[in-house]
Amino acid sequence: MLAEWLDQALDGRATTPREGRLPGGRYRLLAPGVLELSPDACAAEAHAGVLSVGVHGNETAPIELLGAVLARLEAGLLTLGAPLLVILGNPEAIRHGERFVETNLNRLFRRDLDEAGDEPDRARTLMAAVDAFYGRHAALAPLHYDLHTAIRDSRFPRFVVEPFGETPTPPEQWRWLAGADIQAVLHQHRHSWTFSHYSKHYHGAAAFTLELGRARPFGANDLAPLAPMGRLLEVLVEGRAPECAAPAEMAFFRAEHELLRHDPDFRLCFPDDTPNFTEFLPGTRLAVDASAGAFDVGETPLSVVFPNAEVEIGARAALLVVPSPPPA
Ligand SMILES: O=C(O)CCC(=O)N[C@@H](CCC(=O)O)C(=O)O
Ligand SMILES: [Zn+2]
Repeated sequence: MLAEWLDQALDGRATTPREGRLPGGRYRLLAPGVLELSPDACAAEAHAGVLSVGVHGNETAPIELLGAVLARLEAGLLTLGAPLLVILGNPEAIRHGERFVETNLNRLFRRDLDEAGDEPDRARTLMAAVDAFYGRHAALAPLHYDLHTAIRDSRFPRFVVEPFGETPTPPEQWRWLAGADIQAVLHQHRHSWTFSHYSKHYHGAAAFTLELGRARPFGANDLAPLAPMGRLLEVLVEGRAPECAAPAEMAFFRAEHELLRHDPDFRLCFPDDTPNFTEFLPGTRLAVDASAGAFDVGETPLSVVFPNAEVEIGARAALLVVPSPPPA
C-alpha cells in the first residue's frame, strides 16, 4: 500500500484506502501526497518526524529512497515505532519532471504568504499538515528532514543546509548526520522560508534541507551512496537510536553572503558546471547584475553553493560560504 501511495500520488489516482494498518501501527492519508504513520506504541527514541521529498519535482533520488524505506515497512522488515508525516512535496512538478510548475515551492513556507496559485496553495496545505502533526505529538521532539538533490556536482556530494533560527540544533543531530555519511554542513545566515526553515522557525524542530547527490530522472539514480542515509530513515521509522559518527568527519561552512538576481540580464561569471563548494580567491568577479552592479570576492576567499543564474527576479542566485568550526 505505502509504495503504491507514492505511485498514486504521482499519477493522480486515489485508489489506496484512506487509512489502514501496517506493521506496528496505522496509516492515514491526510491530503494528496501527505500520509501520517501512527505507531501503536512509541519506541524509546521516537521523534515526531516529518520526512519530505519531491518539494522540487526533478529531484527523484529521495523519492526512490523513501519509497524503498516504506516498502520495507510494509513488507514487515521494519516495525513502526514513531509518528511520521511523510510528504510528497509537489506532485504536479514531479509529474512534469520539473523543479516547479509556476514558482519555487521551497521559498513559500511562511505564515504571512498571500500569493495565489497552485504552489502557494500547496505550501498552505503542507504548512497546515505540519502544524497539526507537531500539535498532535507535542510530547515528542520535533524533527524535519527535507530531502533534495542538487542541480550541480559538488565537492561534497551529500551535504545539509541548517536553516537560520533561534533554536539551537540538538548536538546529536551532527552525530546522526555524520553517521549517515553526510559530508558537509552549511549554516544559513538568514531566514530563507524553505520547508525545513518552516519547521525550525515556527516549531523549534531539528530541521535540515538534505542534498543527496545530483538531480537525475527516475531510474537514473545511483542509490548505493545513500545506503547510510536510508538506514537513518529506517531507524527514525522504528524510533530507535541511529548510528553515530564524529561530527568532525564533516566539513562545516556558514553562509556569508547571498547573490540575488535583481535584473533579467543577471549573469554569473564562472562556468555553468562549476561544482558546489568551489572556492574563489579575493578579487575574483562572481556576478554582474545591471541593477545591483558587479560582485567581486573581498579579502576572504568565498565558496559558491547552489549557483543558478536562471532563478526568478529577486530570488537567490547563489550562496557564498566560508569554512566554520565544527560545533563544540
Ligand atoms: O542545486 C541547486 O542549485 C538547488 C538545490 C536545492 O533545491 N536546494 C534547496 C536548498 C534549500 C535551503 O537553502 O535550505 C533550494 O534551493 O531550495
Ligand atoms: Zn531541491
